This record gives sequence, structure tokens and C-alpha cells, in this order.
Amino acid sequence: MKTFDELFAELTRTAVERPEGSGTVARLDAGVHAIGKKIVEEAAEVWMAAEHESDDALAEEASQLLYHLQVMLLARGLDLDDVYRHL
Ligand SMILES: N=c1c2ncn([C@@H]3O[C@H](COP(=O)(O)OP(=O)(O)OP(=O)(O)O)[C@@H](O)[C@H]3O)c2ncn1[C@@H]1O[C@H](COP(=O)(O)O)[C@@H](O)[C@H]1O
Repeated sequence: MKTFDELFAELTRTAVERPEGSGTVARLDAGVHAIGKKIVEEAAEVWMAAEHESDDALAEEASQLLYHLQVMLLARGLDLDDVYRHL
């Protein structure tokens, strides 16, 4: 298990070190258009899970949406403080 901040720290390292076989590296290389499409897809899956699926399925879809949001922030060179100052 990891926290939101721990995942972002891991993905930040991944973006720099670019380990072979990393899905995150592939998503960053695909760019913000592809990442944006994935965010929309995952957001729809969160919505559908909330309406029709179990609590655990909803939690899993939410985790995937949060992951793809973090990838988008990294792709644009933002960090979590850039988001937190708006909360
Ligand atoms: N938390 C996540 C995470 N959540 C979601 N995903 C990706 O998002 C996809 C979402 O699931 P879908 O059901 O939409 O699967 P899919 O339709 O096959 O997705 P596509 O690969 O076709 O886009 C997953 O298959 C993963 O590829 C994640 N990929 C990585 N992580 C974590 O990110 C870190 C770095 O991962 P790597 O870069 O892969 O090493 C590790 O801690 C991972 O656990």
C-alpha cells in the first residue's frame, strides 16, 4: 500500500530514471493528449463503478484515476505543491 504523495514521489523518480518496461514512461512519452484521453476514460469508469459496482471496485477505479492525474502533472512538469496551493 502507498499514499498519494508516495506514489507521486515514485513516479517522479520513474520519469527521471526511465526504467525499462515502465508503463509510466510509455504514458509520459505518449504525451498529454493520450494521457488526457486516459483520464476521461478512467473518470467514466469511476462514475460507472459508483452507480453499478461494489465499494472495492469504485476504490480501485478511483486509484487508477488518481494515478493518471499524477502522470498528467508530471507530463506538464507540475508537482503536488502546484495543486495543493489551490486546495
Ligand atoms: N498505480 C498505478 C496504476 N494505476 C493504473 N495504472 C495503469 O492504468 C491502467 C488502467 O487500467 P485499465 O483497466 O484502464 O487497463 P487497460 O485498459 O489495459 O489500460 P491501457 O494500458 O490499455 O491504457 C492499468 O493497466 C495500468 O497500466 C497504473 N500503472 C502504474 N501504477 C503504479 O505506478 C508505479 C510505476 O509503475 P510503472 O511505471 O508501470 O513501473 C507503480 O507503483 C505502479 O503500481
